[in-house]
Amino acid sequence: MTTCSAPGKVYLFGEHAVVYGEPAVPCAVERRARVTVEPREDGRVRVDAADLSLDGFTVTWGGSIDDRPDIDAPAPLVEAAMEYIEAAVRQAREAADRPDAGFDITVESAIPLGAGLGSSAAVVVAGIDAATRALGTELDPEEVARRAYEAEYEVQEGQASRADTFCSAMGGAVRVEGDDTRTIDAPPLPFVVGYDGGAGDTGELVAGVRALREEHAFAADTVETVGDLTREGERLLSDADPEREPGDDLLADLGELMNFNHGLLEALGVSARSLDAMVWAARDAGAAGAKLTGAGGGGCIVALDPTDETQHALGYTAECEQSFRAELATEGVRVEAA
Ligand SMILES: Nc1ncnc2c1ncn2[C@@H]1O[C@H](COP(=O)(O)OP(=O)(O)OP(=O)(O)O)[C@@H](O)[C@H]1O
Ligand SMILES: C[C@@](O)(CCO)CC(=O)[O-]
Ligand SMILES: [Mg+2]
Repeated sequence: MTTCSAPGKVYLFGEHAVVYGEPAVPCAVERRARVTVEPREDGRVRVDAADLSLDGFTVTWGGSIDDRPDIDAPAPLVEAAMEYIEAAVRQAREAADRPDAGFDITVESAIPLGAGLGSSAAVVVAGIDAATRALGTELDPEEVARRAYEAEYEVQEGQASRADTFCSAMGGAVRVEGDDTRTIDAPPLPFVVGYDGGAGDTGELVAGVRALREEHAFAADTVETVGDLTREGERLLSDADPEREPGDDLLADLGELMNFNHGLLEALGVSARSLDAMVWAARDAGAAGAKLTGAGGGGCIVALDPTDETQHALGYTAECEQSFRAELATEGVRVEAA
């Protein structure tokens, strides 16, 4: 039996624009998905995702990955959930050169679904690492990231960047620009997350931005401007001492860029009333800056605030269901038990 975990992430800068080749800086945060895998002899796959936002489900399906699972639980969500696990299983079988391997898989995750914190990437990254190790094959985290990207790309029908999966596999702050993926040194940033209890449809939101960009030159310019502010943010981070808590000046400069980034995402049509309300609650509480994170449409915002004020204010904001401090996860995918 092998258990691996991988962190979720917040975007400091650059979601959506990263899909069109602009740079983005996601940061892994200490909320993890844990996947436990036990190989089975009969080639079948059994998935137990007890704490998925639905009531939890268990499905078993046949040795051939082409067999659809036989279940009668709420179809669309379970169907969607199975797609990521199936894609991870496919990658693990290929990496270990064991096309007929079967598995018992248990997913436990503290990352809300579809909320911009990268639950899909964390589940796929932890799943690939655990399943390959359970078969006696050890992949390095870069290879796990590469395979996890292939899995996300497949499930999201080509609408995926390498950002979420690379960040989850490597941990810490990373920068992704097209196929160029690297880890960067960043100081421990005081992230606060606000969650509206909802979710956005990543595919639909990405398609909306794509359409706007094709229709209007100014929308294409907006996407490029997100790239410009991300590069500016990277310069700020590279000048900072990664060993020290960031000072007020650095937080103010990063926060200003986050605010700008949120405004541009709003212009691109991917914010929501609840996300804007949480962003403003954070700013009013004295956060250095705040923006939506991930695909948008609903889900989470991220703010920078070393004090408790933002989390406290979000706690009293009607649109916010949950707020929490999210520490930078310096470790990416890791083995929890083997
Ligand atoms: N605990 C879990 N168990 C099984 N599948 C999960 C779990 N958590 C997430 N998933 C899968 O990930 C999907 C959500 O991925 P999606 O990309 O829409 O959102 P996200 O990754 O949470 O947010 P974003 O991509 O905007 O950061 C779920 O529909 C499900 O398929
Ligand atoms: C919206 C997007 O940029 C981030 C979703 O977390 C999509 C992607 O990069 O795959
Ligand atoms: Mg995702």
